[in-house]
Order: sequence, then structure tokens, then C-alpha cells
Amino acid sequence: MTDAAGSSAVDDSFHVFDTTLRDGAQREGINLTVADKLAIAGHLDDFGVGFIEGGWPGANPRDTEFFARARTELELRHAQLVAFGSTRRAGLPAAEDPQVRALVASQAPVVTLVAKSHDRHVELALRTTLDENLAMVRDTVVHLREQGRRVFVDCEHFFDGYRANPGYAKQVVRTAHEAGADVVVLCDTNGGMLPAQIQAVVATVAADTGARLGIHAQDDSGCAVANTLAAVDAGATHVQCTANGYGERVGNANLFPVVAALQLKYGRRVLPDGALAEMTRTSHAIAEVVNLTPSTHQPYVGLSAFAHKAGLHASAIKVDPDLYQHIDPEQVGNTMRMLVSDMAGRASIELKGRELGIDLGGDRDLVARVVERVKERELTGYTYEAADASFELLLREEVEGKPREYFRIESWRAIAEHRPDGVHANEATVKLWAKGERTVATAEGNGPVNALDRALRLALERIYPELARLELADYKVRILEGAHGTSSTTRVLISTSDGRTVWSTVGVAENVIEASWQAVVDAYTYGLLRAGIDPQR
Ligand SMILES: CC(=O)SCCNC(=O)CCNC(=O)[C@H](O)C(C)(C)COP(=O)(O)OP(=O)(O)OC[C@H]1O[C@@H](n2cnc3c(N)ncnc32)[C@H](O)[C@@H]1OP(=O)(O)O
Ligand SMILES: CC(=O)C(=O)O
Repeated sequence: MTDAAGSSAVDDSFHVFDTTLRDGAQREGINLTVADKLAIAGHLDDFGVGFIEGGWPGANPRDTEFFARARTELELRHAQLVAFGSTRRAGLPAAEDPQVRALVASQAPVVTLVAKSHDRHVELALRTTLDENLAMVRDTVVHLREQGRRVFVDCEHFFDGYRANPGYAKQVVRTAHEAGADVVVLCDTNGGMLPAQIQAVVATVAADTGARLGIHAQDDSGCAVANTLAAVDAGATHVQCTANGYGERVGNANLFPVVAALQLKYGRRVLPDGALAEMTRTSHAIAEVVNLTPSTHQPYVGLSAFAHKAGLHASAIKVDPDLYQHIDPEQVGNTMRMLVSDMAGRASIELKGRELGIDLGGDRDLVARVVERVKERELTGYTYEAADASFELLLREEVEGKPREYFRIESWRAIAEHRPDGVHANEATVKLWAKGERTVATAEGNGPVNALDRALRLALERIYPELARLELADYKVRILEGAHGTSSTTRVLISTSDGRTVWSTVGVAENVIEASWQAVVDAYTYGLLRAGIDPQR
């Protein structure tokens, strides 16, 4: 669980190259503005990657503008900006090729050139000869070097090309290397390779060409991270990745597990001090900019990456978290979480109590009662792993010997009316007791649940002004199959926010209004608990 890297200096002989802004932007559903690209570049630089590929200047106005604005608006502390483009067109001198000119005009200090290395692609896609393709690689690298640029060459379809014609694929690598490319990057463009294949080819090409090699792995067989690490095992010292694995089709090698493995498991110091502990935040911040919900199951940085559900796991974790975790979550800025469900055992409840700051005092009977209640209720449709606040109320009820009762409901009623004029009207009345006072409140809403929520709020707000801050953040309904001929039940999950945190509550009943009501009552009860209100006063 310790960081295997010994020294604190970043290892300059190894490149962490990010292509979120180029290949990541090729993912379906991502559409970045220049401002988004600048913001992501800022996050990546703060994280400490060595190279940020910003896009293809000249291919579209947005990427051209990005490089122009980056010159004045980006103050990179760790990374160098990279412009991406292709080798010159067949039959055209590099200096006269408009897209090569655009690369130079971008003023990026580093250029990545995509080059064909698969003979079939040269013949079918470029429609030129194998020799002319070599000349295109050579001329473009030489020209860009003369313009003072550092050059990396991405050999597209390298591994498929190597299988078809290894001699030619290696000739492309040698040509790029001899022309002055700093790194020749072997690309698994179709993403179909497996780690052992990558490792064998990278090792052979390194030995046969003497070139410094990099790896660019697409994730079509779900092996991009493994393929990237296999290439490193074989001697590659430059890894091309994208934040959260965004990329063309199913994506690219995910930057975060790659750098975490390099730093924590290979002992390579590839990021500046302290950067790894910012990894979870960086991943989520970039997801926010691209407007995609972060995957909760992403290795290292996902919300569930260190969430433990099984009772047996919890019982071992209670003794030592290392027993069921491959690293300490804090090393990557994540946290361990205990999930409570019908798979929980006593240890899960004890650890969850600890997490919530509730002293269970080693009371085995109490803990066993909580386990039993959770299992019984989950059998009827409740789910506590998704309703942390309802679980906390249940736990406190067992610890305190009675439910938290800030108010006592006398009755409630909801009416949904369809009028002859076609208008839908919803009205609810709630009668309750709070602090010794009886209150009756009636409210309208855009549905019966909304009307009930408003009536409850109206009844309570005068007595508990703290509730004014609360807002319904999410509402989910699921119909659960009835077992053995019984009718189906409805589960409602509600998320509520007080502007600082969000909590979830659950209700289960045959009818959706009753289930919603339970979840709403738990939501307000928990809101008052969080606000520190004493139910006795
Ligand atoms: C594996 C990868 O992901 S590489 C990155 C791919 N990214 C992109 O394609 C996104 C940006 N691309 C674009 O905006 C456009 O495709 C452009 C501006 C680059 C080119 O547009 P167009 O000139 O209209 O050409 P089009 O996209 O139809 O075809 C690509 C051309 O580049 C040529 N080409 C492809 N690879 C190379 C190469 N490595 N070296 C030189 N020429 C190449 C093709 O042969 C084709 O030539 P043709 O116009 O003579 O048929
Ligand atoms: C260069 C690149 O994106 C690829 O070969 O997949």
C-alpha cells in the first residue's frame, strides 16, 4: 500500500502524454468549446502530465483558435502543449502542405504526426506507394525539426500492420527515428490487441530499431490500460492516454489507472509530488467540463472504487482495510465507504456506524438487531445502500431506543383531479403535531406527490424554519416485481439537498404516493437531524 517510488523528482525519461483534447474529443457525445478545452488543459497541467495534445490546428477553426488562445491564456507549469497533424500529402513538399503549415503556425513546441505504418492502409487509404509513404514521414519530420519542433510520430494501425508486413512496419519506425522523431508511438488504432501480443511486438521493435517507443492503445477489446502497461513492460517510455478513458468508439487507455499503476505499482515517479492525491478530484472536474456523469465504477477514482458491500469483506476490513483493498484510497484522493444492504453482517454495521460517527459501544445485540432489520426490510423492497439517510435514521432508532420524531403525522390526504374542462389539479392536506401544536396545511402541486411535499413543508416551516433551505434534488421510482403471485410494490428514492450536502431516503409501498410519502418524511426528518435540531425541545 505504500507509494513504491523512492525519490521525489519526476522521472523525465518517462512521458505521460494526454490526448483528451484530441482523441478524447473524438468520443461520441463530447463536444468541447475552446473555453472547455482551456479549462481541461488547466486541470491536466495541475495534475502534472508532461504533454497535453490540444487538437489538430487547421482541421477546424475551434482547434486553431485553441492554440492561438492557449499562447496567452494558458500558463502551463508542468506540461508542454502538443499540436497533432498528419504527415504531408503524397506528392507535395512538406513546407507547402497547408496542414503542415498550420502545425507550424500553431506555435506549439511539440508536434505529433500521425503516419501510416500498415502497408494496406498506404495502398488503400493513402492511395500511394510504400516508398512515397516513407518519404512523407521522413520529409515531414525533417521539416518540423528544422522549424525547431520536437516531433513524436504516431504509427497508426502499427500492430495490425506489423502482423501483415513486419518488415515494412519496422521500416516506418526506423525512418521516423532516423529523421529525428524523439519518440515513435506504436498505435493499436483498432483496439483489438491483447497484452501478450503488445508486449512481444514492442520488445522486438525496440530491439530491432533502437527507437524510443511509445504506446497509444484504443480500448475496443477492453484491454487498453493492460496493453499500455504491457508496452511499458516491454520497454515503452511514453504512454498516450485520455482522462477517464474518453476517446473514439469505446475510448482510449484511461490516464488515471495508468498513472496510478506506474507510480504506485511500478515505482516510477511520473507525476509531481502530491499530484496523485488529486486524481479523484481531477477526474471528476474533467467529467464536469465535458458534461458527462463520472462513472461510479471507474478504477481508483470512481465513487464505488473503495465501497464495500459484502459482510465478509467488512469483517476483514474491520481488522485491516488492506485485506480487501489494493491501495489506500487516500493515495488517489478517494475514500473508503461501507455499504449497508442485505449482504451486510455485523462488521458492516459497526464500520458504517463508525463512518457516521455513531458509537455502537460494542453492543453485539444492538448490531445484530440492525442487521436483522436491514435484511427484513430489504426483502420487502427497501434498499439502504442507495438511501444512506434512511439507514442512519434506522440505526439511530435502534441506538436511541425510539425513532427520531420531530413531528407526528395525524393524517394526510392527496387528491388528483381531472376536471371536465381538461384541467388536472392536485391538492393535498397534511395534519400533524409538532412541538405540542396541531397544524393543518393544504397545498396544491403539479402532481399529488408534489402537493403532499408542499403541504408537509407548509405545515412544518413555521415551526422549523431550517427546512426552508431544503430542496428535492432527485426523485426515482422503480416498480419491483411481486414475489410468488403477490402484487408488485413501488420503491421511491428521493435525494434532498441543503445546499451543501445531498442525502437519500427510501420509501416502499404498493402505491407510489404512500412510498413517496415515506421517503419525503425521512428526508425532512434527516434534514432536521443534520441541522442539529433536538427533537425534545
Ligand atoms: C487514428 C486517428 O484517430 S487519427 C486522427 C483523426 N482525426 C480526425 O480525422 C479529426 C480531424 N480531421 C478532419 O478535420 C479532416 O479529416 C481533415 C481536415 C484532417 C482532412 O479533411 P479532408 O481534407 O476533407 O480529407 P478527408 O477527411 O476526407 O480524408 C483524409 C485525407 O487525409 C489523407 N491521410 C490520411 N492519413 C494520412 C497521413 N498519415 N498522411 C497524409 N495523409 C493522410 C487521406 O488519404 C485522405 O486524403 P484524400 O483527401 O486525398 O482522400
Ligand atoms: C493516433 C491514433 O489516435 C490512433 O492510432 O488511434
